Amino acid sequence: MTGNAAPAPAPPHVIDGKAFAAALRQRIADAVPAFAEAAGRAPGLAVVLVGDDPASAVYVASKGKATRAAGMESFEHRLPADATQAEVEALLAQLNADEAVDGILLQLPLPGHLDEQAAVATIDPDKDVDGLTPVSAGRLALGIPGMVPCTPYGCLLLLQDRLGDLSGKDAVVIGRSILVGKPMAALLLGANCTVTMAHSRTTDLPERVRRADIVVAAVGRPEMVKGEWIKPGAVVIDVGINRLPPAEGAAKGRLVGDVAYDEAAAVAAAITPVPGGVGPMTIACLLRNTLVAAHRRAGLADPEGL
Ligand SMILES: Nc1nc(=O)c2c([nH]1)NC[C@@H]1CN(c3ccc(C(=O)N[C@@H](CCC(=O)O)C(=O)O)cc3)C=[N+]21
Repeated sequence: MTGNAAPAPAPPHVIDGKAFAAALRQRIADAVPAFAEAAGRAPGLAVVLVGDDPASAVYVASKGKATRAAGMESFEHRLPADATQAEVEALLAQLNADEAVDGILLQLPLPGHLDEQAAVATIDPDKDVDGLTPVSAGRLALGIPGMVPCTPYGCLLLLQDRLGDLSGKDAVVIGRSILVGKPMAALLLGANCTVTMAHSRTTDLPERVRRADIVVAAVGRPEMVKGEWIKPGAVVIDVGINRLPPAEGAAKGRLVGDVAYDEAAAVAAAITPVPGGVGPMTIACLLRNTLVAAHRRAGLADPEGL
């Protein structure tokens, strides 16, 4: 971008997650004063970072900034890389008991000596804004209200914005992670799609993708999904954020998704770019979940239009 010109609008087949997320964040910020008035306090989000992985530190900083920009309280907690399981769980217990904290996010991955699942399971499900506790996963599977993981929820919002009602659509989810693939499949099923969950042992992946109206790629393999796999007119959601090795003389490699973007964009009706697609939706949905958790904890009806 040069000069002071506004950024050019994205071409119509590009799903502008950054703009959609900015609008969602604005609606959240607009809803915060009414909550604060009714509850006598701002919604609060606690983020816990264990260790000093630089990429995680960057995400935590941007989450804190977005939280404050929405008029919410941000509580940032850091534990050293050699923290014990008991220390992590003691901090989570303290945040569970803290009335000012509506949402708790334990930044993943944790250092290898810690048991992630066990730590996550100690988070109060009512404060589980990441939707990762067994209770939240169970509620999602059963179709009862709860906290839905931020990235798949953001993908669902983008899909519904493009396609409206998703009933009867054929969807393929590539990747079966706890953070994205599994909850994504549950959300699409809840929206009445016919869902195929593909993974590393799936046979005939290109043929399965070729039948899909909706493709969600969340495998963490750079540009793995090829343009010739995509059915003309399909909607492609690329959850991957992969950094390629730097070119000769460059400090940093290019960011790419799990989809070969240029090829797929030539065939798809719509596609999310990387960056600027799903990533910004994740943070907006984290704020949305925090505001929803705050309302429920205060005995207020869910905020509308979020
Ligand atoms: N418990 C937990 N919950 C998470 O949700 C979680 C986590 N742990 N650990 C790390 C991953 C990563 N993550 C991202 C959030 C936003 C962008 C994002 O906004 N990306 C921008 C910028 C990309 C860039 O320039 O690096 C984009 O895609 O346009 C990316 C990645 C949340 N995570």
